[in-house]
Amino acid sequence: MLRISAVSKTYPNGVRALQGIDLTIERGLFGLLGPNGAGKSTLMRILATLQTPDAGQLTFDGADVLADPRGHRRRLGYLPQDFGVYPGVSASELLDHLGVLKGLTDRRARREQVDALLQQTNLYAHRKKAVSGFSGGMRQRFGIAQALLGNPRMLIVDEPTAGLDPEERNRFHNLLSEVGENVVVLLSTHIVEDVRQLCPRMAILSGGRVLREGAPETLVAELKSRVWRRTVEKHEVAGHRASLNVLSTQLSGGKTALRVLAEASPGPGFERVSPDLEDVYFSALSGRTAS
Ligand SMILES: Nc1ncnc2c1ncn2[C@@H]1O[C@H](COP(=O)(O)OP(=O)(O)OP(=O)(O)O)[C@@H](O)[C@H]1O
Repeated sequence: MLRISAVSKTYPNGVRALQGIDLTIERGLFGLLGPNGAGKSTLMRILATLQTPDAGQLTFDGADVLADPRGHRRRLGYLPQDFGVYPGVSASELLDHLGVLKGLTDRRARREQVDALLQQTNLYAHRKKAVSGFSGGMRQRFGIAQALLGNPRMLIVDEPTAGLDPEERNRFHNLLSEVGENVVVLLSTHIVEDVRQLCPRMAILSGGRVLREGAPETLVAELKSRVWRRTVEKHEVAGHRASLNVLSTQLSGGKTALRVLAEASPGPGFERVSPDLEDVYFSALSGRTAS
């Protein structure tokens, strides 16, 4: 279990990227959802011991992460947002090399693990090809393979599905959820759908703070009976925005579908709809949370 207590980070330019983060994260997939600039990458880098917080504590399975970052790194796999690879080096060679860097000194055991990871990530048939020539989806799966070297107990993946086509994304999701059966997986993303499909637990982060936390279905249930929908002409949107808690707007056949948060019907033409995780996300971001 990962416990994050009162973690804060201010950059030298004065940006308060994290302001007192408290989270407890168990085995399985945990989704960290937030817009660009929310502080997700800062938190991921702190958890990967690549940055230190100004204040706060981190423990993983009872061990103090900040007091023993090297020990933590041995238990950790990390797929950063920008994952660079050496040009021209094959998947199998690169994974072997990264295994050496990870401290897997026994050559035979390392080879076995490299092969097993290439199988698990469906890259075995491509093991002799250069990773630099891989498609986006293959590269991300390779990223998971390298993150799993050394059998980590915690995996951090930072915005892994950005830029993947639907099929690659689906394949990547299946891989992540398989991995999540055994280890703590922290998935940082701004894609609500990723969290909805994969994560039994989640938190919404914005402005360096946790706005909401819990099981997606519980957070959705909190908005029950309070989300309303109406299709309006485009020129009417601004007026509705000024008078109602508009969660989101979506174009539909040239018109605009509004989703509004309200205790009772906001007016004629509105129908009550089932809330979804996007409603939770937008209501959290706009500060119009349940209560
Ligand atoms: N090295 C840095 N120096 C100064 N400010 C930084 C630095 N890194 C991040 N920031 C700022 O800290 C805030 C949080 O950034 P962070 O990258 O953690 O957010 P994020 O949620 O991961 O967003 P993104 O999805 O865009 O990466 C932003 O305002 C960002 O501009």
